Amino acid sequence: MAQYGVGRLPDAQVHVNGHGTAAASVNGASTNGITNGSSTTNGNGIKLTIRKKLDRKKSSPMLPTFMVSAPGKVIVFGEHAVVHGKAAIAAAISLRSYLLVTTLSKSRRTVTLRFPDIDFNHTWNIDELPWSTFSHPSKKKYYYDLVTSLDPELVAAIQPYLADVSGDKPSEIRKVHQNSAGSFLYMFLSLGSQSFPGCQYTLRSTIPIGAGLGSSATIAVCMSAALLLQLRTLSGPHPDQPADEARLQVERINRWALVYEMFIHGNPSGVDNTVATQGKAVLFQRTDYSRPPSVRPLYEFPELPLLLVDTRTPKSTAHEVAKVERLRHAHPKLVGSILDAVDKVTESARDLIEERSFDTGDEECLRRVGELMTINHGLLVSLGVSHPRLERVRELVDHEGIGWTKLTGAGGGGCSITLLRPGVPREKLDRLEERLEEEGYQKFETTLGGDGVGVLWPAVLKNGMDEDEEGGMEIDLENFLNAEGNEGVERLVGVHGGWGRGKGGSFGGLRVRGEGKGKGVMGKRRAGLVWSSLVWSGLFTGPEWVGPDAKG
Ligand SMILES: Nc1ncnc2c1ncn2[C@@H]1O[C@H](COP(=O)(O)OP(=O)(O)O)[C@@H](O)[C@H]1O
Ligand SMILES: C[C@@](O)(CCOP(=O)(O)O)CC(=O)O
Repeated sequence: MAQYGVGRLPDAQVHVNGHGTAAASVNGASTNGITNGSSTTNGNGIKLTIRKKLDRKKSSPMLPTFMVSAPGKVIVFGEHAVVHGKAAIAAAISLRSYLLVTTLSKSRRTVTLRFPDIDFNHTWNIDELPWSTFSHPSKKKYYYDLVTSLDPELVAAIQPYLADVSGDKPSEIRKVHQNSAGSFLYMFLSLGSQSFPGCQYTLRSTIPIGAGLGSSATIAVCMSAALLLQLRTLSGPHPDQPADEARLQVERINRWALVYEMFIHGNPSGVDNTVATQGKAVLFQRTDYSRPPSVRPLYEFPELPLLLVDTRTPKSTAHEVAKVERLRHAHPKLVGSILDAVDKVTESARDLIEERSFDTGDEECLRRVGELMTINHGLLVSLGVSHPRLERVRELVDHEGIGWTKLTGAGGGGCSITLLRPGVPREKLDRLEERLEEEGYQKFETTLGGDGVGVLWPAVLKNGMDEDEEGGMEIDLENFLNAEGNEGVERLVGVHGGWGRGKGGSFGGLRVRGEGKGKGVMGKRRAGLVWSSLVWSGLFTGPEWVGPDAKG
C-alpha cells in the first residue's frame, strides 16, 4: 500500500513520490528544513501560497508541532456485559484529551512523556530501547496489523525501562506512572523503529481521571493517532477523502488504541477507544476477541436530557472488571443470565430509540428509556459494581422524583447519569443541585455525540483575529503547559466554553446535541465523509481541526 503523508491540511502539503513514500512540507518549511516562499498548485488545481510563517522555529524540526484530540464517553447501556460479548450503547462527550507532539531536532535522540495532570514526566534515550526484540521477525508488528493480545515476551522486554519511572513517588502513584509508561513504550516500540525522531508527547485532559468517562481510552487514541501520523501511515484527514479510505484510517487508529488500553486494563472490551476514535454514538459488540468488533453508528441517537454526576470517588476499571469475572466464575449460570438480561436491556433500548415514533419531547418515550436505565442499573448492582456514593445519587434523584439514574462506566465510584423527567419544577432541580454540592459531588455539563479523534496540523489556530495575519496563534509546549485548568486548555485549543457547554438545558446538565426529533446526535453530520474537515465549525474560521465523521 502506498504510504501517504498527513494529507491536505491547511498550509500543509504532501508529496507522494513514485515509490509510495511521502515527504511533507508544512507552511513552506519542508520537513528537511529547507524553506521557500513561493506558490504552488495542488492536485485539485488550487493555488497554495507557501508561506515562511513557521520558519520562526530555529531547531528545524523534522515535523511541525501538531496536536491530536479525542473525546471521553458515557456508556448509556451495557457496561461490563460488553466485556463478555454483549452489546453496549455508548456516546462521545464534549470533554476531551489533547496531546501535543513536539518533534526534536535530529541531534536529540530522546523521547519524553509529559502528563502534568498526573504529575508524570519521563525521558528515555531512543537508542537504548529494546528495538531488536520488537523488530525480530517473529515479533514484528506493522501499523496495519490487528493485535488482539499483548505478547508476554515483549511486555517483559520493556520492564527494565519502567524500573526507574517515578522512583521517588509513592508506590500507588508509581504504579499508575509505570502503567502509562509501559503502554506507551509497547506501542512506540511496536510501531516505531530506531530511526524514529526524538520527540515529546505532552498530554492535558479535561476529563476527570478514573471517573468512568473513558479518560484512559482518550489517551490511547491520541497516542495511536499521533504515532500513525508521525509514521505517515495516515492519509488525511481531509474533506474530500474517500469514505472507505477514511474508515480504514479510523480503524487503524482504533486498533492500536486497543493495544494501549490492554496494557492499562488487561481485558478491555474496546468500546471506550472505539467511541473516542469515531465519536458520535455507537452500538458496540465484540463477540470474538481475536476479531474486530461490530460497531454500528446510531444515527438516530436521540437528544436526551441527561445529568452527569461525578461521585468523586476514584475507582479502578481493572478492579471492577475483575470483580465481575470472579463472580461469573463462582456462579456461571446465574451471572450468565444477568449478563444476558443486560444484553436484552441494550437491545430494547436500541429498538426503542430507533422507533419512528420515538420523540424526546414525549414523556412516555422518555419514561420507557428511563425504565431501561433503572433496570440496567439494578443488574449492575447485582453484579456488585455499584458504590454507596452512586446509590446516594439515585436516592436523592428518586426522592425528588426527578428522573431515572444509572451508573456509567466501570462503577465502584466514578459517575452516574440521570435521565431527567420532563417538566420537573425548577425548585426541585435546584434542591438536588444544592444537595449534590453539599455532599461533595460534581455535576458535569457536556453534550453527547461529540466528534471523534481530531488533528490540528500544524498546532496553529486561526481564530479570525489579527494574529491570523501573522500565520495564526501557535500552540507551543510552553503555552500548553501553562494553560490554567480545563478552561485555560479549552481556550488555548480554541474550544473555550467546552464544545457544546452551556447548551445543556435548564438544569445545565448533560444533553445530547442534535437537531430535534428525527435527526438525533448525527443530525449535523455531512453525508459521505468519514474524516471531515470542519467538525468543530462555528468555532474556527478555518478548517484547522479535522476529525472523523462516524458514517459506517
Ligand atoms: N489526564 C491524564 N493524564 C495522564 N494519564 C491519564 C489521564 N487521564 C487518565 N489517565 C490514565 O488512565 C487511567 C484511568 O483510566 P480508567 O481507570 O479507565 O478510568 P476512566 O474511567 O477515566 O477511563 C489513569 O490511571 C491513567 O493511567
Ligand atoms: C466496565 C467497562 O465495560 C467500561 C469501563 O469504562 P471506564 O474505564 O470506567 O470508563 C469495561 C470495558 O468495556 O472494557
